[in-house]
Amino acid sequence: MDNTKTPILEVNNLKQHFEVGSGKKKLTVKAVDGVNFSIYEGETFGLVGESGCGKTTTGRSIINLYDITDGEVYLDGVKIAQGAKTFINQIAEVKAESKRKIIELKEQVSSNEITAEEARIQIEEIKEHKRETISHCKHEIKKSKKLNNENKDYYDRIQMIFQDPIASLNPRMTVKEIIAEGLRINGEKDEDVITKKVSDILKVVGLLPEHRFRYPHEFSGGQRQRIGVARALVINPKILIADEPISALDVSIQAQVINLLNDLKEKFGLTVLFIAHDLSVVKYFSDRIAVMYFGKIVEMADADELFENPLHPYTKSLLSAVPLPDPRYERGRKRESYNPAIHQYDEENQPSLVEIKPGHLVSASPKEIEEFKKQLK
Ligand SMILES: Nc1ncnc2c1ncn2[C@@H]1O[C@H](COP(=O)(O)OP(=O)(O)OP(=O)(O)O)[C@@H](O)[C@H]1O
Repeated sequence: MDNTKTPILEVNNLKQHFEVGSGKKKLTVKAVDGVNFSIYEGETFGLVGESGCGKTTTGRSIINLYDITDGEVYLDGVKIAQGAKTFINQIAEVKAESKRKIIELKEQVSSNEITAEEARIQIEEIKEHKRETISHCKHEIKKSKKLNNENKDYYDRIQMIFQDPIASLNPRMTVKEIIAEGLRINGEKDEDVITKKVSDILKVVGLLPEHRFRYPHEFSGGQRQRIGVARALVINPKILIADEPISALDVSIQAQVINLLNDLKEKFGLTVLFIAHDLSVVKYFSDRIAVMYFGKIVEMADADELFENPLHPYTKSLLSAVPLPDPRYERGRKRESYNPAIHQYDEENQPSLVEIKPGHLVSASPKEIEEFKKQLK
């Protein structure tokens, strides 16, 4: 992958925390907790991890379904979302720091270390710094909220297809109305144009123009997913986020939907973020793969590299679950379980995502970096 290009999508330190419960039972679920990745034009980027690791929340945060807690999202180099948490924290920090420094200065005056005049000048500077920081942070917090509304055009360029084609299609709307919704939101009023676009896109996804009069329940699971794909593509997005698009489908239908997505990717020059819990699904479909565990990316590499040189024990555990079409291998295949305690992380030995070789990143503590380097083939 040519990393000198500008990424089409850049996700920077993305955090999405949810407050759940109330009172003493209130707790913060860190569904996504500091995720970084870039996707380049025309690339298919696989995001993999077990249920609950935050894959869906990552996708939903990118398409602006939530106000992100922290971090930034860039589309074609333009910031389309930013979280306010850093700025909220900065305000609290600057307030606490000013208070602490002023108390310190007053103590120095009492003990005659500095004069009252010297203290007054320094206190004035501290207060000025506090005012400036708070004003900047308040501006950024306002901008975070505004960005989400301002960038509607950008969000049209990213569309998502969902895991469950039954739940994601309104049962009371005809196929035409479902697919036309995005066109209407974008201001298209001409019924003939709408009908033509809906009919054309139905053909593109392998359905028939006359299917537009029907309701979702009249279709099979695979066909419903095709309707979901048509709805996403009708407004010409550049990026498609496919959130486990085949996991709710019969095995016999899965390959058809994967092939359809592959064809459409070529035809429309799409960039795809493909979310799945199963590495075998993304293997043949992705250029690069990121493995996610509990809200963080633990390994990221070209698809072939990840399969040849998996380093993180969690990636290895996911790989051990991938079946191979070799009966001898299958008879001996053992599912490796992952126990996060094996890392023995402590205060001095904390992990971060490091580039262990060009394009191959792994979450590793300083001790693990050496071990992983030895393991590399
Ligand atoms: N709106 C929400 N409010 C509170 N917690 C949430 C919310 N959405 C997701 N979560 C929690 O965040 C974590 C990540 O969920 P997410 O759906 O992103 O995971 P996932 O990897 O996509 O799982 P799956 O494969 O089952 O869809 C889970 O613990 C989930 O319960």
